[in-house]
Amino acid sequence: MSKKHRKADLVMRFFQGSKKYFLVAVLASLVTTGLNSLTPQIFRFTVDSVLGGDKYKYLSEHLWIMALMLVGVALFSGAALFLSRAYTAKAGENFAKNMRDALFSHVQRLPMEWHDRHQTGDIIQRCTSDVEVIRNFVVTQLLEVFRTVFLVAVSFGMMFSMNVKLSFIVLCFVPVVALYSTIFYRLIAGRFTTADEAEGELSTVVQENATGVRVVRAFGREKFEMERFYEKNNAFAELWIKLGTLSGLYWGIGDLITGLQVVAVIVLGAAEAVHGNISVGEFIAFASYNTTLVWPIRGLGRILSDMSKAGVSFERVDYIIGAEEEAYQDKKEYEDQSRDQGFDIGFSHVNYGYKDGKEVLSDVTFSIPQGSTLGILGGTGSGKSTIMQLLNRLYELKEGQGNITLGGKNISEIPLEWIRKNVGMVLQEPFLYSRTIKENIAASVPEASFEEIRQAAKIACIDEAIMNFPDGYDTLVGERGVTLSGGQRQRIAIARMLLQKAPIMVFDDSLSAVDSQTDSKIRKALLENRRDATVILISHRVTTLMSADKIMVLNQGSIEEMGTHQELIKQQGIYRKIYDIQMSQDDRMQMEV
Ligand SMILES: Nc1ncnc2c1ncn2[C@@H]1O[C@H](COP(=O)(O)OP(=O)(O)OP(=O)(O)O)[C@@H](O)[C@H]1O
Repeated sequence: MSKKHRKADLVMRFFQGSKKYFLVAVLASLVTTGLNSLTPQIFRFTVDSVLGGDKYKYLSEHLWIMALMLVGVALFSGAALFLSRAYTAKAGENFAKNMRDALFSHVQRLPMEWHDRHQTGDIIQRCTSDVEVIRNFVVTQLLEVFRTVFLVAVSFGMMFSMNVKLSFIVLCFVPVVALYSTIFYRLIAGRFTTADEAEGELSTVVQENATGVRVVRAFGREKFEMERFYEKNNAFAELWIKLGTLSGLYWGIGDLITGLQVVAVIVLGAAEAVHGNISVGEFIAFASYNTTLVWPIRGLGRILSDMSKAGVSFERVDYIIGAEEEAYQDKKEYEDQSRDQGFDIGFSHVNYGYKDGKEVLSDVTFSIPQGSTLGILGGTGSGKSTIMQLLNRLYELKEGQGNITLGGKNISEIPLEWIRKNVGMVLQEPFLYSRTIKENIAASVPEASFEEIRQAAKIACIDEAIMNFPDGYDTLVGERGVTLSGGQRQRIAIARMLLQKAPIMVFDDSLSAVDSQTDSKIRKALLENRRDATVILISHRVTTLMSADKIMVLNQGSIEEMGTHQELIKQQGIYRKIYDIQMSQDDRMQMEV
């Protein structure tokens, strides 16, 4: 589908459920415009009936008819205006709501690689400010486009019916104003894009500083961050000042052109009236149509500039909506086929590099039989987390990068939803929502009973700490609630994963912030409650891994050693070295007891 068609489709999608409201709003607005354009005619006949002798004798004796018509026009036009405003608001809000819903659900399904390439502040700005710009255009300006076209047509119809010469003079001004507005539209469109991008950068700085406030304070980077913000803020303000100056210029020159238009009509109209080519009533009505036309035509510039702003914002929204989502595969269908396949994991000749192309994993081949435990040891940046992110399909292997199997089936053929339900992960830096502890643990299984939630917390050795919080499991986490330690956050994340009861459980360095004793307590509880699950433990601590069925040692993306704890100790390789460094004499004695 071409870009143009896709955009038209998108507009229609956002208008879903509000097309009828918009239609009523347009019709009501046209009725108001039509009725209002009768008013100058009523004035015309009133004036001419007062000055015009016998021709309008009846009217001059019954001026109340004109008064009644004016009241009638005001009444009906007011009612239609009300309808048009109310229905535009309905249509506009519904449009914006559809847009926000579409953006939010789309962002949820965009691949990690996409998120890596985009700044959070910019995404937030596209989902809020840009939506607002479009909403404003739909609510205030879109209707204006229809109204202006109708008004110009009706007014010119009336003017031509009264005096052709004068009408041509007014008509001459229309292309001048239209051309002038178009040039302005082109000039300003690019600048709005730059201004929007600058706003995105500004939001990113604010967002980074709000989330990273501890780091900023701890490293005394306030001054640096303030300067960074001043710089971005100055650039942003300057862009808007330039835009303001440009707008000022537009309105100033526009005023001059329309002023000339009004003067031309008054001077030539007066001359026509003196020569008897137009009656006084017609002249007044003509001048009135001319003045009525001035603003919508002048406003054309504003509509166009708002349209350009909305167009730019729509491009930015479309940029997100147009990005390709993670592949959807039918989970239900897969579940039916895969019932007895089991959960053996296999990595075969996996080579992987992120977007920068640098190889992070090279020729990684290993297997984990269902129900066993694999420990992964490796220095920072050796690729441990990458292996797990590939298993969970947070990042996808491409052609020629090897393959990963689950239950003998290539994971690229397994629906993402199925994988993420069955591969439970506790990430290195767990994310907790600003909700209650209970809700945080139950995030993976919202229907879980309180007893189940508590049982998971007990295995993760966090139940006691939670019970000591003022509201127990109902304590809020985050800014408005309790501030948790790194170890507490990790254990809540472990409880969340345990509740998921996934057949594959991955702990990505998720015991790093708890002391060795708690680490060993959690592992013991885990072993007792693991069911038949396959467990993958990633850690820098040998003690965390030594009881695993198999331990894999990674070094700069390659498997350096693989075996049981005893086998690796005998090999006298990296594992043995790390073991020797980490285990003090006391620890060893304790382990041997
Ligand atoms: N999203 C990403 N985009 C680009 N490069 C990445 C990304 N994530 C990780 N890397 C790079 O890949 C390499 C391996 O990272 P990975 O997180 O897998 O290591 P790790 O062994 O888990 O390290 P650590 O123990 O410090 O967590 C690193 O060089 C890292 O900079």
